[in-house]
Amino acid sequence: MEVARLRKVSKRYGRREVLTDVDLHLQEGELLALVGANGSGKSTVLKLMVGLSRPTTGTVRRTAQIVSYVPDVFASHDRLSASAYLRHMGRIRGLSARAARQRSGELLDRLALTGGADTPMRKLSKGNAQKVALAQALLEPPQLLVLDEPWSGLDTTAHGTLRALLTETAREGGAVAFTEHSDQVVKSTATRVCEIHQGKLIQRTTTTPHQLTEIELIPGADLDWSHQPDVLEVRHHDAGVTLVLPTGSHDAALLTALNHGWSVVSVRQVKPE
Ligand SMILES: Nc1ncnc2c1ncn2[C@@H]1O[C@H](COP(=O)(O)OP(=O)(O)OP(=O)(O)O)[C@@H](O)[C@H]1O
Repeated sequence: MEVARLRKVSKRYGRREVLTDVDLHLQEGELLALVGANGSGKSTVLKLMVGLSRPTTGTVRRTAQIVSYVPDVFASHDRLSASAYLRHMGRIRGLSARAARQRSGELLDRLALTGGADTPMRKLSKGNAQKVALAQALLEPPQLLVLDEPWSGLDTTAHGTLRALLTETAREGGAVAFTEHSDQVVKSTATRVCEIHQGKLIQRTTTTPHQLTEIELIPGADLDWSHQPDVLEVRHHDAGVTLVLPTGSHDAALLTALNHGWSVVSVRQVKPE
């Protein structure tokens, strides 16, 4: 079922037309990635989709009742702690105090909030504030979940968790739309990709997210995997490190590991979630 539709939407800021005749629909269970150059109008499409901005011409129709939006920057000057803020947002969304506490605790654990759920939010780093914004959006399963560059600022450990949370939302019947600059992240998450170019929306073919491979390694020489090409996720554990990469890109990572004296414990394909 369709949850949102933009029909012949144009958007002007002053004299400048940013979007021209954009037609876009979003279905339950979809993970739509919007890509395009800086300033091409991706955030504008997301804001139109959730009703934070109005089209200059054309129409936006939304049938989703539960809509969540995660902006690109979640600057909180709040004295409230993350846990108090999430409980409060949960109550606004109609959850009982107990359910709100339980769900927000679960989400913050999964996203591995560091810096303390009980510290005032204004003291949280950008990445941790982003985790609180994501938890807020997922307090109740959204029917439409819209996220503006949600991976930016997140540590590589949280990358995989975010991908899993978005996939779960889609599997439960929600529609997800997000913007992202990394081609690898788009390929490993989206089921459909649209590009905005010179104000026009170009539909790309439907894709299935790339197969992923996990490599478990025992450390050798000093190496920061989060800066290696194609590495989507780095998980540190007592015995070593687990990397997640798109299948096909993992040979280069294995070579880098061996060249740096790391030992390979296992290489396995991640089962589709
Ligand atoms: N409120 C506004 N008033 C005036 N111009 C705006 C406003 N919001 C966005 N713009 C302009 O519209 C264009 C598209 O902006 P938008 O933020 O949608 O792009 P984007 O594709 O999300 O960019 P990025 O990848 O850098 O986040 C830009 O030129 C921007 O300067």
